[in-house]
Amino acid sequence: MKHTETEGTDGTAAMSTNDDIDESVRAELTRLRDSIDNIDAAVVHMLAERFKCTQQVGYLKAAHKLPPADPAREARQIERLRDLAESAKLDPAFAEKLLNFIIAEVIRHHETIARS
Ligand SMILES: O=C(O)C(=O)C[C@]1(C(=O)O)C=C[C@@H](O)C=C1
Repeated sequence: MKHTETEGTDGTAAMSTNDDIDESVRAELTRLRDSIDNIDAAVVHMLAERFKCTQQVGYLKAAHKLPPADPAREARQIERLRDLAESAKLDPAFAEKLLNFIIAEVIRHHETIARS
C-alpha cells in the first residue's frame, strides 16, 4: 500500500490532506468506507429489531409485575457474548461493555413502561 506521508521541508513527516490523496488510496478508502456504512446500517437495523423484542418483554414484565432487570439472565448473556466475541476475535471486554450499554437502555425503557 502506498504511503500518504511525504517529507516536509524540515525533514519531518508531513501528512497529506484529504484533497491530495493518491487515486488508488482514495479508491481503497472509498471501498472500505462503503462496507463500513453497510455494516453500520445492519447494526442499526438489528438494534431496532432487538428493541422491538425488548419492548414486548417490557410490557409483559409490567403486566405481570416482574422487575425490569434480571441480573441472572444478564450474567448468562455476558458469558455467552464474551465466548462469541473470543471466537470472532473481538475484544470480549468490548463486547461486554456494549451489551451492558444496550441492556441499561432496555432497563430504562422497561422502567418507563412500568410507570405508565
Ligand atoms: O430478558 C429480559 O428479562 C429482558 O428484560 C431483556 C434484557 C436484554 O436487553 O437482553 C434486559 C434487561 C434484563 O436485565 C435482561 C435482559
